[in-house]
Amino acid sequence: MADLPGIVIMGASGRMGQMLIHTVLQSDKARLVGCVERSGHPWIGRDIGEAMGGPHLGLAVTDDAIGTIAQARAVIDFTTPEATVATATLTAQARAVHVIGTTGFGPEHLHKIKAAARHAVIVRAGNMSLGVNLLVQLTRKVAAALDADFDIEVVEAHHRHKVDAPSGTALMLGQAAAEGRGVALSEVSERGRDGITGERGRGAIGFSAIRGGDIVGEHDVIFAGMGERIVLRHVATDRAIFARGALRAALWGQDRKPGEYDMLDVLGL
Ligand SMILES: NC(=O)C1=CN([C@@H]2O[C@H](COP(=O)(O)OP(=O)(O)OC[C@H]3O[C@@H](n4cnc5c(N)ncnc54)[C@H](OP(=O)(O)O)[C@@H]3O)[C@@H](O)[C@H]2O)C=CC1
Ligand SMILES: O=C(O)C1=N[C@H](C(=O)O)C[C@H](O)C1
Repeated sequence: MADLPGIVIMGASGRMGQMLIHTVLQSDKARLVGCVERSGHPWIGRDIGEAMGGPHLGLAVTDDAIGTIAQARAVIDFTTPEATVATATLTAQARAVHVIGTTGFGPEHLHKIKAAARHAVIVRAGNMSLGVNLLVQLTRKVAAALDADFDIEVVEAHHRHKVDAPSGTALMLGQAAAEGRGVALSEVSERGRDGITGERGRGAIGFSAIRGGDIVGEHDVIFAGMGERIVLRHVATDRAIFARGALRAALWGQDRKPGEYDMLDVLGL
């Protein structure tokens, strides 16, 4: 047991944080060595099992990210862009694998993550599920097979608490579609249509976001032509799919060379 890779979960009280803790506890390939929350969080100092409404586990939630990460072989991080960038510096110093599920990054965050990946293994993906990563590859293939007579639209739906749009997954799918078509996403992306928008641009890749209730995550890539339409769809009904992927990434990352990887690398897709 003691020689299993020790995993630290950042954002331990979050929707994904709690799911990740359950996933690591159930695994016979890894052990939970730390649960980190932001300073001032009401869970700090509490036993993580009891805080989650279950039995005592003998592991207290801490805001000591430096001390906790120093004991870890991998850190799984589904938090916020700012928190993730700060953690990337610590994981690079500790030479721990950093699995990043956080979404909503701007270019300035991505630049810092890239710098950290010079020293440590980082696996970053806007979606850690097997199904979505397969959908990414299918999207690339279909986009490569069709020309701009087929309009590409990415439609996503998430729960009411989600703070970023388009979702990280929608951006992955849009990126794959752009690559399949041999264009730069930044040049063809159409977002946030409202009012008199004018006609859709030929070759545009459009994004739309729905927010409501407890929707875990749904993504459609629509290829709309004249007289026919192809729809590639993924529906997530359980956050466990993301947690399982993240743990798989943490284990895969052990003994790899420093660099920034994604779930396609992990899954060999
Ligand atoms: N890649 C993937 O497969 C998936 C990605 N995600 C992404 O993961 C992220 C989190 O989602 P979700 O769990 O729903 O969000 P939550 O808001 O439920 O969880 C985020 C947690 O991070 C905590 N946090 C904030 N700052 C820090 C810090 N400095 N140190 C430690 N913890 C901190 C928050 O605490 P507090 O609330 O007190 O601020 C909160 O508990 C989002 O970006 C989401 O898009 C989600 C699902 C799948
Ligand atoms: O915030 C979420 O919940 C999710 N976020 C990820 C995203 O932005 O795509 C992955 C998943 O869809 C759930």
